[in-house]
Amino acid sequence: MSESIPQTKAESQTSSGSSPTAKPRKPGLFSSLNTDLAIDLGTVNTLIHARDQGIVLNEPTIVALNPKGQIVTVGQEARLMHEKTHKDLRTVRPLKGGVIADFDIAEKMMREMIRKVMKKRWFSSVRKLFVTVPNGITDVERMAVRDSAENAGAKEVFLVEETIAAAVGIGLDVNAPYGNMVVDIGGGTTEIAIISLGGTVYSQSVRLGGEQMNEEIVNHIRRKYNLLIGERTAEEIKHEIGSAMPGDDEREFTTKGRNLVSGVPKTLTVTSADVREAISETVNSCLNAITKSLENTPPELSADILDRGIMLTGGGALLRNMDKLISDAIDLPVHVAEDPLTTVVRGTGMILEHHEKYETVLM
Ligand SMILES: Nc1ncnc2c1ncn2[C@@H]1O[C@H](COP(=O)(O)OP(=O)(O)OP(=O)(O)O)[C@@H](O)[C@H]1O
Repeated sequence: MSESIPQTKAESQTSSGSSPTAKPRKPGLFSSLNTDLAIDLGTVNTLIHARDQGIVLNEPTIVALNPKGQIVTVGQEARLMHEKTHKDLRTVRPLKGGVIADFDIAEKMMREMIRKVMKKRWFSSVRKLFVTVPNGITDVERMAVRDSAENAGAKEVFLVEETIAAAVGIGLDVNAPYGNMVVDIGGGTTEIAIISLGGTVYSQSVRLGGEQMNEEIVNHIRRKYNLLIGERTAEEIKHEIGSAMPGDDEREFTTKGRNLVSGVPKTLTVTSADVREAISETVNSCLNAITKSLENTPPELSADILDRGIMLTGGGALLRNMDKLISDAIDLPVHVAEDPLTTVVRGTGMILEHHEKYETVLM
């Protein structure tokens, strides 16, 4: 077993195919007609990889609609409007907990994002569309994703489990006869999988992630300081000063909100300890899910995981000291993937580019 574990924070990137640092290749003569796309349709972020070009779109999963339900804009522009709209404009996030919550809007959003990519690149149609889905998805939810993708204009749709895509994106050999454990902490779900021989041996999916942490921060600041802040502010606080456990880098953040007693705008300074207290429930739930997955791992694969450690990815992997918290709790090495926000789309892109090699991992 000589395969090393590539693409952790500490190691340089070694994989072939599409990498986040690789420059997109120029479209060839015939790529101006059809193309194949891979889409990581996440609760918070949607990323698209185009064949031979790498990542061509990376935008928040959100839509702004007019009163007739027509799309005004999608992605970053819609995100800037969120929580600041008037009666003739509303923003909607069509995914919740990793799955499509509003079928119609998700489809419109996907169509608009694909259109953006196609227009910029002179593609005329999508031949194959590879879409990632969470492990814990039900048959009905799976059909909803497939239908949305077909209605968004794809001729052929392939579904890929998020954790398998993440493993490929990290550079793990998913077809090898040893166990790899991947933990993907996203915006709406935390996905854990033990992968061996091109398949998922055990998986667990909890519908908790970064979005839940944001909500917990809003609630905590309201309860403790009588200050009402918005979801975007809570997310900014989490990114700037959040951590899963105390470390050398304790920080403070001065925020603004509405005082619930006086009703007027106020400023408040919150600390990393405040954020830890707020998000502890979600962090502990993720930790419990990891422990449970280890308890359910067949012994031979447990031995592999002991040697190789756990790969942590998804935006939640960027929460400071999250890797250390997990590693201390389970006494195993935890490696944070290189650029954890793009591992899933990079992996799906590699599955698209080398379809035959990854035939068995498609759902
Ligand atoms: N530096 C950071 N610290 C803490 N959390 C972060 C950081 N950067 C991003 N995140 C969080 O990561 C989450 C988004 O991660 P990601 O893009 O992997 O999720 P997603 O794919 O959209 O969701 P899902 O896979 O659950 O459908 C957001 O909740 C965001 O707040």
